[in-house]
Amino acid sequence: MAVLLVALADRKDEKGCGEWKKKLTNFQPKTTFHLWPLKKPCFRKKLVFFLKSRNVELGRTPCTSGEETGFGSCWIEGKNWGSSNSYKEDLKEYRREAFIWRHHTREITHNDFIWEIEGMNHETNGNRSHSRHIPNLQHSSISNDTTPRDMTNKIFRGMPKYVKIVEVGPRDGLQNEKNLVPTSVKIELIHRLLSCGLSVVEATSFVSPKWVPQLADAKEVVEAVKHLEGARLPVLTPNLKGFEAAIAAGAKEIAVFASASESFSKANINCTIEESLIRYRDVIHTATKLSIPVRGYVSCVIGCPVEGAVSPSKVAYVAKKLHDMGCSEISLGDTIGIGTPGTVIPMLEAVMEVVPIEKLAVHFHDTYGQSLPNILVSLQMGISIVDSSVAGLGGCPYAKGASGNVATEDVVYMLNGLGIKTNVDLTKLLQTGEFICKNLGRPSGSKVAVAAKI
Ligand SMILES: CC(C)(COP(=O)([O-])OP(=O)([O-])OC[C@H]1O[C@@H](n2cnc3c(N)ncnc32)[C@H](O)[C@@H]1OP(=O)([O-])[O-])[C@@H](O)C(=O)NCCC(=O)NCCSC(=O)C[C@@](C)(O)CC(=O)[O-]
Repeated sequence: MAVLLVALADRKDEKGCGEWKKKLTNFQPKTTFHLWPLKKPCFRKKLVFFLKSRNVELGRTPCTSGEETGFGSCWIEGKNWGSSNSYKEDLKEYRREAFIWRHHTREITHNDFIWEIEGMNHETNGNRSHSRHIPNLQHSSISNDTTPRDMTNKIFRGMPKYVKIVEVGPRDGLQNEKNLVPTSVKIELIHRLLSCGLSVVEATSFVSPKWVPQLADAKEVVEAVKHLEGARLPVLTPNLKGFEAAIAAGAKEIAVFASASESFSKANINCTIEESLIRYRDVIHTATKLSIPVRGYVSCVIGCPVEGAVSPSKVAYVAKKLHDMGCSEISLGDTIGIGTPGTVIPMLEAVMEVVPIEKLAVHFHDTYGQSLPNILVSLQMGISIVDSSVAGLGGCPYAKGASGNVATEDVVYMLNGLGIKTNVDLTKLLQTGEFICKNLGRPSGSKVAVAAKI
């Protein structure tokens, strides 16, 4: 595997840079590394912060230059970078990979590069006055730029440093597919998603095959992936029958799904909200006895395809019931994707009054293209768990007009830009999206995936 080593040095110390280059080459002959002379310590800090925000591990170099350069030398490992040994070539290659919106190359100047690591994605001549300096967020105490920093602090205060992404592609993403997806493709998809660094991948549903024929192979899927090390692979169970089948197949985590809309509850699980809560009490009770964690979904948290607007108090009521019954996490689903920050905020406020914020997840469908702003305000309100689906696959067969989930690629891209960790490798994720889209014979619903291909 190619390893990237980055040595950060002062521009004035050209000789030292050469020394490091030689030592690093000797240390690991097949290593690709980039040597960026960065003059000012604050630039180095920004670069280091930027790289850390892209899930790159930083550590001391295996060699010592004998010279202290602020951040000194850092080595960065675990990315599949280019193999050139030329600084300029490598820098170009790095830029192509790190800033995937860029498809042209030009002569790179020191200022341009710094400008870009501050989160800007447009051409610039070094005029910094419009920048929000997002990567400076965590370093506000060392910056002297008061105006942008104050604004940044106001907007981003309270945002989490790490967001857990719950990948729902194999379940929510595929359940609405008309043509049956081969079981082997579903299994391969789960493997690939896990290898991207996603810690939770919702694998399938143990629902009636008459209601959701696409997931009739739930048993085979779970049996094939249950032994995967360190993987969290919850499955949906609508009743005790489903729960028992899931556990027999080897599932170690489950999810139950209620609705905040009476009409949707009937359409989706053929019972009223109260009846569903009685069913789930039994399921959760049995699961708790077996130490099986249970996630609780609340659907239609903003609106219902039949009833229209759903009141925040109704959502809070169902969320609290599920939480009180023992659900360890409550996912709030805008099933038909009609929410905007204007409706999401009051809904979250109501739920946050009755369920601890650290147990709340948001689950947006992108019907009106509002998912990312909705996620952003959710993060600003302190939410740190986000559901999404690779390639934006998804939709509920019993919610007319429900389109795909927000694409995981787009969520990761935004979080990377905000400097929020996810531990997800975006490049691998894009490849995984390509894999499943090829198998489904359709283009990706991820804007990032489309842009990366142009
Ligand atoms: C809940 C039921 C089963 C009630 O369905 P029902 O017809 O009322 O149930 P029933 O008890 O009368 O049973 C009918 C048949 O289904 C069988 N059955 C009964 N239970 C199971 C089971 N667990 N697994 C397998 N088979 C089952 C049962 O054995 C029987 O078989 P038959 O005797 O006719 O041969 C049905 O309505 C159902 O499966 N619904 C699930 C629909 C679904 O999966 N919808 C998509 C979920 S997405 C969602 O809710 C939103 C979410 C979570 O993604 C968040 C968001 O996006 O906002």
